[in-house]
Amino acid sequence: MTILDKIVEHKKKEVADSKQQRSIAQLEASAHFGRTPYSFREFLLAPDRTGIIAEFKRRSPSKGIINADVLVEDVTQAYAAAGASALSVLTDENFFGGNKQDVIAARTVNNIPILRKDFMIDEYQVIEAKSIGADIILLIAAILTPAEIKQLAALAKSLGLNVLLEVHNLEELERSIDDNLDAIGVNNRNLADFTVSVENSFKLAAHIPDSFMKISESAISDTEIIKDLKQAGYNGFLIGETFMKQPDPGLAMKAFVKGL
Ligand SMILES: O=C(O)c1ccccc1NCC(=O)[C@H](O)[C@H](O)COP(=O)(O)O
Repeated sequence: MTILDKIVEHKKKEVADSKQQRSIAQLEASAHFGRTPYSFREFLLAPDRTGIIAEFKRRSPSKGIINADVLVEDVTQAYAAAGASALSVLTDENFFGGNKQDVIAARTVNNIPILRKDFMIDEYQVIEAKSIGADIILLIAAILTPAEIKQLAALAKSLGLNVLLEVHNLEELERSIDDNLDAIGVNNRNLADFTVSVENSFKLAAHIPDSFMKISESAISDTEIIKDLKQAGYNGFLIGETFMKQPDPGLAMKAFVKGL
């Protein structure tokens, strides 16, 4: 069983528990549910922003604890001030140490798009994402069928949410393309064995239709990589560990963007 299989198995139980705790009607009655989500495209392509989607990530299956000493409000506000185009906030508790309250907290103090970073397998989670104030959801091709991607993306769009599809190889990309996606993210991390290679983004760039925003995800550790990725057509750069492993992740991002 791969780590991804374990995450999905656990997620099924978690979603079943959440459904018991809060009905869809309760989610729809939440304060954030009625807000209009920010346009991911508008923020990502804004010339005065960096294209960086800065991630709040306490721990991960590949690295263990990354940073357990910082507050989500402080870090996400500092990311936004340093020029982040969007924020990514992990809501998976069991494997990443995140939670839904982190998105609610980040939403309260920020005015840029927030990606609810989780393993989406059920329509309930899409509605929940809207109810906690997220603007973007992530669909991971490796854990969803094309029909599931279509269904979850259509629901997200009907709620005004933006959709980021994550792929790791050409086969996932070709089988998962759907009109309701806004952006395609190429993960440089192989989720089966945790090896990383930014080459993966360069390899797949030309295969992503221009109608989608192109995002490179994971293992981005210096600004020269970003310059090369931009040349290859990428608009967005999802960065977690490079910032989060520093005692002050916001300050780390501020220093990093000076090199862009
Ligand atoms: O990061 C992991 O170890 C991981 C393991 C299993 C599934 C997903 C995982 N990561 C999720 C991500 O996509 C990254 O958090 C994100 O792309 C940022 O990556 P990085 O900049 O390398 O922290």
